[in-house]
Amino acid sequence: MCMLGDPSLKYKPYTPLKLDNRQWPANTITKPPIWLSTDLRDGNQALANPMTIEQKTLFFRHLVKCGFKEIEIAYPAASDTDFNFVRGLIEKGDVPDDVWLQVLTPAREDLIKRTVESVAGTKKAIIHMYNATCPLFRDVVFRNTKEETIELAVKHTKIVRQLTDEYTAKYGTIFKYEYSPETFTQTEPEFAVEICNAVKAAWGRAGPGEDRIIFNLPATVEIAPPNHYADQIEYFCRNVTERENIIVSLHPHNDRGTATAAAELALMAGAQRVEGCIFGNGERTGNVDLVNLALNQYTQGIHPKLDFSDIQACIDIVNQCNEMPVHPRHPYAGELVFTAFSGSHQDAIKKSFEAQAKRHAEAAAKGEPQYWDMPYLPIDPADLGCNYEAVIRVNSQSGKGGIAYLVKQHLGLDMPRKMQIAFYQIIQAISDREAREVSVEDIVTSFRSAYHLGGSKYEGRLVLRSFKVSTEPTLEPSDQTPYDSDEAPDERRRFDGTISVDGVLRVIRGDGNGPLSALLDALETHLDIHLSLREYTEHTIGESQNSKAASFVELVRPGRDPRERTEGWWGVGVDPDIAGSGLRAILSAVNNAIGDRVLPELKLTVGFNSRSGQADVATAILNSLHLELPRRLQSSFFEVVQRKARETNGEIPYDALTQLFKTTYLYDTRTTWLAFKSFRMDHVGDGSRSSIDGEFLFHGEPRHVSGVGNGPLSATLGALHAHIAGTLSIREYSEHSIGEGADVKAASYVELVYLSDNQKTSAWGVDLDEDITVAGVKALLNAASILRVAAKAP
Ligand SMILES: CC(=O)SCCNC(=O)CCNC(=O)[C@H](O)C(C)(C)COP(=O)(O)OP(=O)(O)OC[C@H]1O[C@@H](n2cnc3c(N)ncnc32)[C@H](O)[C@@H]1OP(=O)(O)O
Ligand SMILES: CC(C)C(=O)C(=O)O
Repeated sequence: MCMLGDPSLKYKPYTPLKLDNRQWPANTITKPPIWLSTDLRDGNQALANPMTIEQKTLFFRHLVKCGFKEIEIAYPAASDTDFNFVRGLIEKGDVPDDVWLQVLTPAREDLIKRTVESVAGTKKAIIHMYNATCPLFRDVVFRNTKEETIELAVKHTKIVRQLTDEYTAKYGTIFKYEYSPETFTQTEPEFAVEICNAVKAAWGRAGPGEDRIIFNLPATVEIAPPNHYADQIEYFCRNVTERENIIVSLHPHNDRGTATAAAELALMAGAQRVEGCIFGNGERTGNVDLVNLALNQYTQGIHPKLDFSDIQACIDIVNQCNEMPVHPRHPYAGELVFTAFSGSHQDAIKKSFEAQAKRHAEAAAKGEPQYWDMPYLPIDPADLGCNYEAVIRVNSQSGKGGIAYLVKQHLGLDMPRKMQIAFYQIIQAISDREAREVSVEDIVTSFRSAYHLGGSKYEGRLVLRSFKVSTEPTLEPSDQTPYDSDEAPDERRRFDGTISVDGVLRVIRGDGNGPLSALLDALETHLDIHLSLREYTEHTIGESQNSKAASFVELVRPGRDPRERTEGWWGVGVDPDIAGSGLRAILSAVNNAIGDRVLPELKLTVGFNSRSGQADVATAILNSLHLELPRRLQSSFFEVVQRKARETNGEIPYDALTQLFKTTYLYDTRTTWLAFKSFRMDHVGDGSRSSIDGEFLFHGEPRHVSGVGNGPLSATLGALHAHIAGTLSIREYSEHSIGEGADVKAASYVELVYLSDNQKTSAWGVDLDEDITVAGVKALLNAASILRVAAKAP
């Protein structure tokens, strides 16, 4: 066993300080300290691969950008890299006027000389000298008495003073002096005071303001709880002489993981300055994390005078220079620190975002501050340049609230509570089955597929193509659905629409108290789908003219008490029009309810008491063949349909209807009584007349035909007249295009009147072709074929 049963036999506890009437616990921090970044020195010396000059330069510029005014840039006596880096910054003019360059040296004359030499010519420099002062170092490392330790510090302070005076005289540099009794926290408190007083005297020019000497009191190794450090700092501040001529600086390391707390308590105890590193790099467990400290102040409403508005840029630069990642749970900067996976956290965050939006709107209206008050998020990620993307992530520990939050964020849809539960079960099943985090993409895709939302990829079996909702007078009172409840009682709605059912367009009609119940009625009538509405809610998405309506419905089997806990099916619809969104939501839920169930063949009812009229038949042809029948053809075909429907109790299936149209008008039929094999149509005369010359097939027999007329159709009639008995004339002709671009075709409608043997008959012919003239000729020949015009003997 490695760990001892009794660790007191190996480790001594710290000795608490006898500090009477300690003040710091009652103090609060009200302003930021002076910050010193030692990333390029203490941070750098702790790296396996110390930074190159390029990395140091990049880091230095970033620190300046963040607002640091004091930066310890090197231990110049340590290496040529460090020395040259300092020289480079100064010689290239990379140091802003308001930034102090700090350099560290031990109390050794040769190294001090080299250190001061490194900053020659800069405007402002802090020479930082250290020697360890605690008993262990005195006894073991230096083998010095207390007096000799003081003498070492005093002697070398004087050397620093002499050299800096010379450099000021030569280059005009303003110097500050910083002295660190290294291992301060393990040094007897009265000895630390004694040596600092002696150093101050040796420096000889500590004064107020800019002349203050900096006493940096490092927790070189963190060996006690943070309150002990605060006690030590308060003791030092109380007992050091000329306190007003001193800046008390902290330099906490993080061996016990409490460097941040130690720094905060020590600031309460009177310190004015903090040395540390970005994200807490540094020897062993690191120096105190300056981002952590600064943002702790920020979240107390104190601006730290450091700017981490782009925390990701900071992370990237620190990664690049230190070649070390930031831990995902690192305060303020880790990848996961604004993320909640667990259901109850997500629920609270979602509710609080909604409540906060309202609170902020009210505060803004009153001109009051919009306070951040968010469970589990002590800082607004947006202040650090982050978005809310990662705030909620979903795994098996997540709940409906978090999932609903993501759906709202990414699709703008605010699901009703019961629907949240239904959708949660879908996501929970994925995360349980696959034992992994469910990404936002997974959630959005699952939502789209579950509710058939978001284009053809997610369509269900039933899709709304077009609709019209009209108002009908009420015939009799009927039950009200929730959506319809506040509608005028004396009006009913009629739904007329085209829906695609398993890819085939169908026209359906239904009546109800409102659009939704009218659609449900239509589905019941035409598709045998019996469902009723249990819940309906809607909201708008977006603002201004581009806003859309989102509707959510839950359908249940009818005939049950809607409050019963029976199975229900949810649906969602989004449409610029509120009625459209509700209707789409109904179809979305219907798709879920019908599953794979085989739907009955769709039929139009066209007999006595028919529900479908001439317009329905015309719409059915429009939907199936894209033909916009002229009005007279509509009524003509309606009669044909009615006659046919008599054979089938007034009902006619859609497919049969389309087939009936094709055979009646020889539409798209290859073998007709009269057809053409080939022809050529030309303009003649002044170009206003047409001539045709070609080969027509009469009962399959080719004959040469030619004729002239006012247009292509009359030229065709002229050509026919030479071969038939009786006369043909055109009563009506119309045409329109179908499709777009290269796929466009022309549809032609020709009604011919045939006079033969004093008998007058008429018929419509319909056809289509890429060429409009050909379409017209085909339609004409179809009509002539239907009329069975009599051919003369050749
Ligand atoms: C807590 C801190 O972070 S302090 C900063 C520590 N940072 C560094 O050490 C990084 C840069 N250091 C270096 O490059 C080298 O250590 C150098 C160039 C400074 C010195 O190198 P060397 O001359 O080879 O000595 P070495 O590294 O072995 O240092 C130990 C010597 O310095 C002495 N020493 C240590 N600290 C100090 C000090 N603050 N003042 C005076 N002498 C000191 C030791 O007593 C020892 O002396 P000795 O050789 O007579 O026994
Ligand atoms: C040089 C001193 C301040 C130091 O780095 C430490 O004690 O950790």
